[in-house]
Amino acid sequence: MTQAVQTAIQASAERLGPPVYQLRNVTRSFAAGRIKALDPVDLDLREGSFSAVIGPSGCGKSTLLKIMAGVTPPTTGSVMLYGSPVVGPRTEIGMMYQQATLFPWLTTIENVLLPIKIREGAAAATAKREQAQALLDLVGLTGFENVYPKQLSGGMAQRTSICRMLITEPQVLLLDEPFSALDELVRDFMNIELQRICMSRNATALLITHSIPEAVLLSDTVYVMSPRPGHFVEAVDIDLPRPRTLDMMTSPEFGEYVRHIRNRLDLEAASA
Ligand SMILES: Nc1ncnc2c1ncn2[C@@H]1O[C@H](COP(=O)(O)OP(=O)(O)OP(=O)(O)O)[C@@H](O)[C@H]1O
Repeated sequence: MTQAVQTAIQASAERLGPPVYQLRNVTRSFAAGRIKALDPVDLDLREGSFSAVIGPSGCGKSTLLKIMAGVTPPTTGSVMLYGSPVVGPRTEIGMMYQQATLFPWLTTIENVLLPIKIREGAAAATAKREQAQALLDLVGLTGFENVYPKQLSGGMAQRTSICRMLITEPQVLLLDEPFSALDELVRDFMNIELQRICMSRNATALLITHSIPEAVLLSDTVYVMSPRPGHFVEAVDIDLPRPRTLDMMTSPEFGEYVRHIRNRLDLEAASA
């Protein structure tokens, strides 16, 4: 990592709240070391911050997220969450993937309540039913609580999986391209919803995305990754006011951030 990148990461870490995640020298290899997925990665996420990681396909973004979630161990380096090492899944973390993985034999609201049922039992899940209903109302699924996943559109299923993530009240959201399968209008709506939820809960979020505008719209900092083995080549602070609105996407400043990140990605691809 260059000195400039290190300074930028440090500066963005200092702007916001207390530390949530601290990654130091995190690497990951596969196939007995023959596939190097991640080069040393350092990352500090502060409370209430929204960050995005963007980079070419196969550069190690999902691997990084899985390491942070405690699903995959790093080959070297350390991952600290709220000051203690991540050695497995943690209750503070909510994760969301590209495809909504709802259980077909459970209704919408039962799918939302499933993590509570697993963790705390059926009575606790019943006690949270009103809260689950409120979350479904929030994402526009009023009236769909008792239907089965096959009766939901892709966007509705993804909204259900957001509710399922939020019902556990995670302080940290790790999001692996959660809206990439949705059409653009629904995706824009979901992104604005996501911002509102994060701001209202002071949640700390890290989003993996292939969309530069989406990264700029949502983030305080966008981390640009090199091709595999991935490492951060630039941390771009997005100095736009909050709450962000879709209208801002047409502003010259927004366009400038998008251009800058695109150029940086092109440069990395050309030198790979
Ligand atoms: N379990 C595994 N075994 C072997 N190689 C793996 C494994 N998981 C990931 N890889 C390799 O590590 C590299 C990084 O994969 P990863 O899924 O993290 O990339 P990504 O940036 O998320 O890609 P995309 O943007 O296409 O989703 C890839 O070359 C991939 O083939």
